[in-house]
Amino acid sequence: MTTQHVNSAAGESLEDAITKIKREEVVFVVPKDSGSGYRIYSLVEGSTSDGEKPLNLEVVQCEQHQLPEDLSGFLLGQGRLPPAHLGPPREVHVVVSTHSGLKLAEDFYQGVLRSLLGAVGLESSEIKGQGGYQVTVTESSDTIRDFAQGLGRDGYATERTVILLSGDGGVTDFLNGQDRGPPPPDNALLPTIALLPLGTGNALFHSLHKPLYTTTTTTNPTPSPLSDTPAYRVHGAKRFAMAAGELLKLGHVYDVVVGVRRGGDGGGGGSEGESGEGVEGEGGEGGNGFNYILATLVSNLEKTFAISPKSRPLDGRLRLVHFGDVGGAKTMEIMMAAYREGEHVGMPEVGYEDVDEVKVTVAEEDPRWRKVCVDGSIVELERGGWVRVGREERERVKILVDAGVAR
Ligand SMILES: Nc1ncnc2c1ncn2[C@@H]1O[C@H](COP(=O)(O)OP(=O)(O)OP(=O)(O)O)[C@@H](O)[C@H]1O
Repeated sequence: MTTQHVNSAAGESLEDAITKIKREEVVFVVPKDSGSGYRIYSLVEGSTSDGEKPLNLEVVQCEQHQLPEDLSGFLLGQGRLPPAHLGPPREVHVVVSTHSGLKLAEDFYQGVLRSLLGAVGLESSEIKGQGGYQVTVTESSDTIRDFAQGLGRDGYATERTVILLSGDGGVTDFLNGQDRGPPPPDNALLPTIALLPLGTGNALFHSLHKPLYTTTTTTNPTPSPLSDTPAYRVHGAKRFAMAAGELLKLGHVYDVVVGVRRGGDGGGGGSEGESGEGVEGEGGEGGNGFNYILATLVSNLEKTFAISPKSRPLDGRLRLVHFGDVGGAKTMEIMMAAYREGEHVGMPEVGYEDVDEVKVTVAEEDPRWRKVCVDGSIVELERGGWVRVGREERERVKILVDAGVAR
């Protein structure tokens, strides 16, 4: 990934260069340092096959009168750079998760983000409080956790923006790290995470920004994430389809008991998480067999995989999606329907409901069926062990979203 100044392309007039810029690829327009004229930044997608760089930042410079009307909306405030969420007195951090997704985060930082931040007047700096931003590049699976823990140790008296180049795992690491430090006091200035989706599924990013995507249905849908291991990770987004395909072939019916606490269950669910009510796996002989159970706060596990279509960005509602022993072919049908804007939730085999808390107790003997996926990490339960998912009311972080999401 690179930054290219394209005006000087041989034989091309400036007008041609400006006309050729795809409007959906424009990042922003900033005034030139000299104060006269503009720089237009756009992020151009290449093909990922044949080794071509997937994203390149292109910069076209023009004079004041040459900026087309339809690009003036991209102009960042003159005299107000950097923007408030990136400028002093805020402390700005960039965290580069090198192992996320197809391992492009470091290249993206070097070839794209550094230039974009530079364009709004921000340079990296080794020392806190000297302006600019500090960069943390992950060296292990502990780096993001340690980083977040460190921020907590430093206290919550400074406003911070953390630009996180990662998938969902990076966000989970951040929250877990924060959890290891002292809890934020009531008057805490909570950090703001600006998530740049460099992971594989990027469920949080895509779910938060779903209102901005035009409605498209994939013509070649693939099955959904049911499992995740390093062996599959090398395959990038395709790993979901591969893992799901493997599981579908086996058509395993999980021997579990699912208890839920719903709004108004009162003390029945209890803080100890004893279930208020059981959920039965439709189609299961004894009612406790499940092919699939998922608790989610987000609508999409991938950009086009709408597992919980009623979930809205930041609505804070926990939803349960489940189905019983329906067999491999029906499971595949359900998963395909999820790729059609979440149509699966209208199928009679599929349970879909709002819950406050879910507890899954696993009776399986074989450890391979006692694995649960928690925000992308695979956790193996003991026999008879359980996992409980609930919502926490306390705020931990803020997350930056496009203004269009809140409209
Ligand atoms: N250098 C590293 N060595 C070992 N682990 C790392 C390193 N850098 C990052 N990690 C870990 O790798 C994991 C990457 O997960 P992340 O969710 O960001 O990507 P992903 O799984 O590809 O995306 P998604 O969860 O959106 O599908 C994180 O938990 C992170 O802590």
